[in-house]
Amino acid sequence: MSRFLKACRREASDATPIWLMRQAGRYMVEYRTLREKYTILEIIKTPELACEVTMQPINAFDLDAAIIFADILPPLEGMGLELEFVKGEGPVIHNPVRAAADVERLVVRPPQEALSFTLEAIKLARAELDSRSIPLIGFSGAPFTLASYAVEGGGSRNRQHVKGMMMGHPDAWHALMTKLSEVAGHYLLAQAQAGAQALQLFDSWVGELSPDDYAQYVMPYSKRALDIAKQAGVPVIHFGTNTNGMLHHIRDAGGDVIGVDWRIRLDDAWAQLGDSVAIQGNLDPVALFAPWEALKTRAQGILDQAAGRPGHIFNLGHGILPTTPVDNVRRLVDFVHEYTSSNASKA
Ligand SMILES: Cc1c2[nH]c(c1CCC(=O)O)Cc1[nH]c(c(CCC(=O)O)c1C)Cc1[nH]c(c(CCC(=O)O)c1C)Cc1[nH]c(c(C)c1CCC(=O)O)C2
Repeated sequence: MSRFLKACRREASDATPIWLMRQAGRYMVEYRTLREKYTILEIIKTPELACEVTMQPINAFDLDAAIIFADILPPLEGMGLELEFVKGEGPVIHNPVRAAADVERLVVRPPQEALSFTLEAIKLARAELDSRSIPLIGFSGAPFTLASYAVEGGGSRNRQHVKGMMMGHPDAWHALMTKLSEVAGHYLLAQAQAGAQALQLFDSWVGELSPDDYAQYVMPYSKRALDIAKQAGVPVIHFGTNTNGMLHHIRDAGGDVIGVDWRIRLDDAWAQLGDSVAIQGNLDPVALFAPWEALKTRAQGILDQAAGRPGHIFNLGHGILPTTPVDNVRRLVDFVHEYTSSNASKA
């Protein structure tokens, strides 16, 4: 079994596995070249192109897992929202969900119908990855992070609309979150059935909530999505940022591996989470812009916090940034393997 899948199961392996959130993307010239010809949605919806981009970082670096090239937002399009990636601005939803009637209009379609392109891309990527024994990760946005885009209509600083619905219109909120948890859960399950060997639920913006609001208004829906995904029998990573005050809730919602960011020490997070889960993280993505020696010291600091405890997957605490120097990515990946390989630790 691969290092990555062993770590998901908290089993020891020959070295600490590493992959990077958003590892396929604009910091790579191969990706930028393809983007001159196609929009991001065209790449996502053309299985051959999505497969090609999935492989770009795998061909360039010694990564321990691939993640299917897609985005968290196409499932919203499948529900009837009009999604556009606006240059220089990020994603925009032209018909955001603001009232109970908008929630009612949202349709829950089977992923095989609404998101077949990604399921097809997974099959193509698996065929290429199998010969190299590299596992493939499928993913979905978590209900709150999806709600955040659906209700705000895009990125947002204070999330006034989405929290406004949560706090002021509980009926609409629960109806919305019920639909989103079904979509996210079945999308994850379908990706595993198409061939993904692990799954990640991205709750990127959940740290904007108080722990009590998370427990009451969000956790049951993340749990529902994770329970559906669990039926696939593959390891599930549950990732959030800014989750320091609610790690026990994140763990209790579900997931075999908990992803944490750099705002907490890895060993503190793992102590809070306990022995029942593996951990993923947690280098600050900005550290990749530092001179190599400074980057190395930081990576080493994280690896030392996990030393002797199987079940650490090295990753960033959030997605890799667009202008990240590629040389530092290569050196980081190799360093994590060298520093933790069983031979090195015996020497
Ligand atoms: C919140 C979120 C989104 N998308 C995603 C999240 C959760 C992770 C996180 O918090 O970073 C997840 C995502 N998006 C993308 C992947 C691909 C797989 C991978 O290599 O990790 C993954 C896992 C491709 C993408 N998704 C996007 C790009 C860049 C688009 C481009 O090519 O112009 C890529 C490679 C666009 C996107 N997609 C999204 C935003 C806000 C943006 C615009 C800002 C940005 O460019 O980073 C929503």
